Amino acid sequence: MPPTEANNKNGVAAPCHTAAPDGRALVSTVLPVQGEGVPVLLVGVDFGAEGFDAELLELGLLARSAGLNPAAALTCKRQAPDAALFVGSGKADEIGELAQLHGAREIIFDQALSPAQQRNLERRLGLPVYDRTMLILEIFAQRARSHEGKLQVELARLQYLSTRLVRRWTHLERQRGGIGARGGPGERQIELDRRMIGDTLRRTRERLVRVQRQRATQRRQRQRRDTYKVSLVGYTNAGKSTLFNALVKARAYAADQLFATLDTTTRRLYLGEVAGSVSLSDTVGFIRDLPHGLINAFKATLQEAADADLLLHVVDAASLDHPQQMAQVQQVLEEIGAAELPQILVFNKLDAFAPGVRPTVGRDHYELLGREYERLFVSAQTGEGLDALRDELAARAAGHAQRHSEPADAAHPSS
Ligand SMILES: Nc1nc2c(ncn2[C@@H]2O[C@H](COP(=O)(O)OP(=O)(O)OP(=O)(O)O)[C@@H](O)[C@H]2O)c(=O)[nH]1
Ligand SMILES: [Mg+2]
Repeated sequence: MPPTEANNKNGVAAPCHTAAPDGRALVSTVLPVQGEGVPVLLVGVDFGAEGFDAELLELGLLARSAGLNPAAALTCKRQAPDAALFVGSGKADEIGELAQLHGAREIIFDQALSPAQQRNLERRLGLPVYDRTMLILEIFAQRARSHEGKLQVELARLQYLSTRLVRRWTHLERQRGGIGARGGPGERQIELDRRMIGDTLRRTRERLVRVQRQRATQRRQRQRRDTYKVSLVGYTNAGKSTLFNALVKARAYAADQLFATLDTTTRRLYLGEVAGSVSLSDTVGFIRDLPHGLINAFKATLQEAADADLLLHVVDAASLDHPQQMAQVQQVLEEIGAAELPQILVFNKLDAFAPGVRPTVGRDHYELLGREYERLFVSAQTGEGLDALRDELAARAAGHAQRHSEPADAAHPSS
């Protein structure tokens, strides 16, 4: 991985050559120790997809966000995943040696492993092996605060677990040649596990629906129908909560972690006499390949974004990966039916731009996936550009208020 602006930020060093006890060279990237946490080895397999480096970098951030301590990263190239081990057997042994060398107690793969691959790797390496999906589920489980959030995470975990069991079950079926001898001890156990998970899943889903209904009622009561609603959306770590805090002078949790925010927070933002107050919501961040269970579970949270009159799409403009991140966000917005809402692109972290690439104007237009958007450059941290953003919000809110205060026949004034 070439040292770039972005991966320097995360402290990725150049490739490191170490010798195995028998003298063979082991190539990995040693990551500087940062803080506490269980030391882990990151593994990324490059199947030739674009943006591989950025993805591995993101895996490191995800691991840190889960409270782990990535000690080293290993990458390798393959045409296709190995059915049994995901990587070749030689590479698997190299992973084991590197884990030992760096004192890693867990291995984290960037790509999704099948239950069989995970089990085979664990058996071969004698260490717990996780993949990106499990890591994201773990972060969500650690972060969920509200009752609703916890239920959503529980639901996603159960859904994930149930697919694993189903697959493990089919796998066993196949192993026994698919002959109709049902009721072996393994199968009975799995059947029981499945039934138990199925029951818990149903109960959790019912509880979630109840909580969501209550919440929707509360929301309706809280918000007058004519309030102009603005939602902050954007890739995780883009700076949504920092911007939210800067605008409403609140103290939502903002941190250099992925998924620092899981629950939606809403505050009133006063924009002057003409525009009055608008409601501003801070929401959960987006990420590429969000586990499917989580997409469904978090749709309700994201749906609050779809309820808005205006989306502020916050972009970490200092990240080299921001074009891909914006496209990801846009894709999820489409999935929740919010892609057609008015949207302003807020290019954040202006203070972190290198002097040579700093924009010379405060605002312009930007084309994203065939649509043109208003773009404003800001730094939520230093406050630069926030007055212009407030003015823009005030103008839009005032326009909205005017449209809604006009009587129905205002379009045809009598004289
Ligand atoms: N340099 C710089 N850093 C910023 C700026 N805004 C936010 N950050 C940092 O970026 C990191 C992420 O900020 P958050 O506000 O938590 O980001 P978020 O979009 O709410 O992230 P999630 O809740 O995880 O989706 C934090 O370390 C912030 O201090 C900015 O304008 N400049
Ligand atoms: Mg946040």
